[in-house]
Amino acid sequence: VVGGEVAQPNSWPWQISLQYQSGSSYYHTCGGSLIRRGWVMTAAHCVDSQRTWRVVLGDHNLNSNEGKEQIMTVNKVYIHNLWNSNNIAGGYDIALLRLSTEASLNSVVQLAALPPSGQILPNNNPCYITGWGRTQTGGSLSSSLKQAWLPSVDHQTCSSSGWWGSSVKTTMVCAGGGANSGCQGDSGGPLNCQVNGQYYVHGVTSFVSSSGCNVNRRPTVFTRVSAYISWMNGIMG
Ligand SMILES: CC(C)C[C@H](NC(=O)[C@H](CCCC[NH3+])NC(=O)C(F)(F)F)C(=O)Nc1ccc(C(C)C)cc1
Repeated sequence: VVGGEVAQPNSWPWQISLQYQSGSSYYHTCGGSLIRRGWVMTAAHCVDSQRTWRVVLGDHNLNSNEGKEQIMTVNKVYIHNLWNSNNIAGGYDIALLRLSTEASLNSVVQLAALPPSGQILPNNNPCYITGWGRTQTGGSLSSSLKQAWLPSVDHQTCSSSGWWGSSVKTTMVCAGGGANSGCQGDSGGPLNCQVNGQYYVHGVTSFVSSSGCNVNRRPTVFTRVSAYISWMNGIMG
């Protein structure tokens, strides 16, 4: 996350860290959201390589053991069948992870609330992006979870010339476009948007400009969660 601030610990209790094994260590690579006790929603581009994954719930500082973390291995990865790793602009950048054990819900581990199927946010809806991703273009990951104010940008604006043009589809959500943005390592994490006083996960962090994370008029682009509710229900049962 570029801009914003370190979040109040565990104030986004559905945020997870997706990590891959290398040697005897695990490394943060993406974010995700806990949507059922045994299921995590993330981005397809995070998991389209053959790796050993694990999910950490209830974390704040990735580099210290605060004793509230729950670490789960991943039983199965379900990537949207229409995802094309050579065409992130095509959309379908969404995947579900079946966890090996069900999470224990408590004050630091909670389920994300998902929007109703088909719901479209108005322009400038209050939203926050959260993640442990880079804090500057080309910078390093954040050790502590960050949040940044990132109001939604409607499709008409986001897909106009000078903005993202036709790279953005109606199955995506745009947010930001100024000094704040997502960045590498935030992929797969939530765009948390306030609707009627409650936060819902409306986006799965998908891409930023290849010329940098916080580029003016290149809002961070998210998979629109409300477009995939029936796909997810079909898989989770
Ligand atoms: C060094 C970074 C900044 C490069 C930048 N990376 C990204 O945007 C990666 C997703 C890349 C998946 C590639 N398999 N996502 C992120 O960094 C995220 F913002 F989500 F955290 C990118 O490739 N962006 C990109 C690439 C192609 C397009 C076409 C749609 C024009 C748009 C953006």
